[in-house]
Amino acid sequence: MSTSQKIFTLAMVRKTNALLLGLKKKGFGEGKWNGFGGKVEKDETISEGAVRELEEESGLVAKCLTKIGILEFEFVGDPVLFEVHVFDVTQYEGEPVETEEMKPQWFPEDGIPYEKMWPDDILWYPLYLKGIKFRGHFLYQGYDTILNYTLTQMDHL
Ligand SMILES: Cc1cc(-c2ccco2)c2oc(N)nc2c1
Repeated sequence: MSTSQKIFTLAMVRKTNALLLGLKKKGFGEGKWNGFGGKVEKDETISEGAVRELEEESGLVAKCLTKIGILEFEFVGDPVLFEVHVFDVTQYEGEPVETEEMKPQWFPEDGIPYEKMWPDDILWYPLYLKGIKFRGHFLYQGYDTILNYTLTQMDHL
C-alpha cells in the first residue's frame, strides 16, 4: 500500500510544574488543546520548523529544544502517515499571546485537560512529564477513537 509520510512538529513548552497548551481555533485539530506545531517546510530542518511554528502560533521564541518523542499517526482509510516530532522547550523568550491559530494557556501538570485533547495525549504525556523519551504509533478511526497503538520507551532519539 502506498503510504506517503508527512512530517509535523509539536513543541511542548514547560515551566516549573506547568505546561503551556494552545486551544486550536481553526483547521486541523480545531477545538482541541495541544502543543504548538505544524508542517515542516521543504527548506527547513525539523527543529527549525518547530521553532517557526511555535513563534507563529504562540509568539514565543524557543532558545533550546530537546527532541523527546516521535509519534506516528495513521487514519483508517487514509494512506497518509503523520510523523510528528515532539520537542520539549524549557528556554524561550517572550510571553505567550493569542494568535489567529491558537489561544495559549498555562496548565498545572496535574490539571491537564485530557478530555479536550487528542486521545493519544493521555497515553504519552505521563512518559514525557517523567522525562522518558518515547516512540509511538497510533491507528485512529476518525479524530476521536484510537483502534490500537504501540508506545515504546527510547533511550536516545
Ligand atoms: C493525528 C494527530 C496529529 C497531531 C499533530 C499534528 C501536528 C502536530 O500534532 C497530534 O498531536 C497530538 N498531541 N496528537 C495528535 C494526533
